[in-house]
Amino acid sequence: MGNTKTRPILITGGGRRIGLALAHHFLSQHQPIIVSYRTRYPAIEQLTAAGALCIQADFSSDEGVLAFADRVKEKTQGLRAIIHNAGDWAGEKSGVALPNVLSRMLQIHVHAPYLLNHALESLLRGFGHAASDIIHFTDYVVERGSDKHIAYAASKAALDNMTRSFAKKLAPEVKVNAIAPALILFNDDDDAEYRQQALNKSLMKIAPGEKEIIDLVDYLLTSCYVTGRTFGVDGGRPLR
Ligand SMILES: NC(=O)C1=CN([C@@H]2O[C@H](COP(=O)(O)OP(=O)(O)OC[C@H]3O[C@@H](n4cnc5c(N)ncnc54)[C@H](OP(=O)(O)O)[C@@H]3O)[C@@H](O)[C@H]2O)C=CC1
Ligand SMILES: Nc1nc2c(c(=O)[nH]1)N=C([C@H](O)[C@@H](O)CO)CN2
Repeated sequence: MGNTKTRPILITGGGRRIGLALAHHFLSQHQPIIVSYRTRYPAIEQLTAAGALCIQADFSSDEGVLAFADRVKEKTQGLRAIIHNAGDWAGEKSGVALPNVLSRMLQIHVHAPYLLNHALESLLRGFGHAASDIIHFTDYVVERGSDKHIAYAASKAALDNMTRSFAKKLAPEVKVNAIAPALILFNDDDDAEYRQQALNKSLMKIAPGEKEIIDLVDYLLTSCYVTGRTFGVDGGRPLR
């Protein structure tokens, strides 16, 4: 599996919520991390103080994605893993131009992982069998579609497909897998009615929080065999 403690794990969108929880988790294990952030939340100062290398990056353009990749290559000779956490949940709403929604969803969920995986491939190779990982964060809606987040679901479906393509391209040195969550965390502006409706959509009827994702990430990083697969973290929602 290679020496997993010296090579940093790269987490995109590590300034809040799931990405931030992952960052703190790895820091607590004395696992070096590199975090991309767009907005400089106070949490970024805390991560920096705790030893994380935090790099500002806006993935809304290919130039921004590639500039970030260059910064990463300046800072490290190798990566233990890339966790493509950065994402944007935009729906088709009246008054929002459809071309903008579609391009924004494709940019963050397809352009950014596609370009970063290619640009950083050399940092993942050369450390032995199954020594490195890529993890894509997709979504349960890849399976079923979404009538209110059509572009979002399509972009996550493309990311899901790239999981298998990159698994074929990078094996056996690099494993590539996807995590497809349904409701994990509410947003602060979710009202009580939305929250109840959302909870009722799954069998387990909870919003489990970041640990559900962290535990699966840990499993995937320890495997020497699992690649090209998508893991639903969805509370049985497909069975409702
Ligand atoms: N939370 C949930 O219940 C679910 C989450 N997921 C997926 O899990 C992942 C994490 O979810 P969650 O923590 O809720 O995500 P959030 O929406 O809370 O945070 C997403 C992160 O991505 C960053 N980001 C978004 N767009 C860009 C961009 N153009 N350039 C750079 N960074 C960007 C954000 O930066 P900034 O803060 O500066 O905007 C933010 O740090 C996402 O991929 C999401 O799609 C899937 C299903 C359910
Ligand atoms: N980038 C984000 N993607 C998603 C979020 C989010 O908050 N940020 N939230 C969801 C919902 O929880 C959805 O799964 C509820 O059915 C989906 N994606």
